[in-house]
Amino acid sequence: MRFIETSLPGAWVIEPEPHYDERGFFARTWCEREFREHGIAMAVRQCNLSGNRARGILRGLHYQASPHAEAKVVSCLRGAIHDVIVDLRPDSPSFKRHAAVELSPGNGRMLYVPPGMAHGYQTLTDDALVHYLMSEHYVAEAQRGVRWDDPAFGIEWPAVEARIISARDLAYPDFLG
Ligand SMILES: Cc1cn([C@H]2C[C@H](O)[C@@H](COP(=O)(O)OP(=O)(O)O[C@H]3O[C@H](C)C(=O)[C@H](O)[C@H]3O)O2)c(=O)[nH]c1=O
Repeated sequence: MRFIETSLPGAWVIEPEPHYDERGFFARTWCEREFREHGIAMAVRQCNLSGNRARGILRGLHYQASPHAEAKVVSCLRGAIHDVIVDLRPDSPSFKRHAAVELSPGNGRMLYVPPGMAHGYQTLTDDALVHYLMSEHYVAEAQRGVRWDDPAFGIEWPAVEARIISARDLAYPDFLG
């Protein structure tokens, strides 16, 4: 796998290196040792799938509060998403800055989101299927979020005729951190 650090220290784009033959391909998508060699100490405790029926669905931006802060490895198994992370680590040189990457089976990219960053995405196609490796167990009471259009972050999302956003995600207050 190839590791490319994003503009946010500690967040990485990871590109599998497929082995092709006449049948198709085989690619490694997770390796504790290779991640550790890039300074990413992560155990995988849960995996999730998120199915999105339409283009323009925007989920997030979410994170779990301490002591349940989690790392994620996000990939798109069908369709395509515009994936966004926001650095909410107060001591980080990239505090409140964001990074975006398109994930799709076409580019095979994965995004490593370290603890302390909020994560969200907007689907670019119908039927986008998103997979997550999670470093911590889901704790409903620790769920937190920031709003997709919060002026503190200035995130520019892909233009779309209509966005589908949950009431909860629309209701997050302005970030005052
Ligand atoms: C996240 C999660 C949710 N759930 C249950 C809770 C709800 O009954 C249902 C849907 O959850 P939610 O509306 O929080 O799903 P999303 O809005 O897609 O949230 C996710 O979207 C953003 C983009 C993320 O990065 C997180 O992985 C995650 O927060 O699944 C679970 O049982 N386990 C889980 O780990």
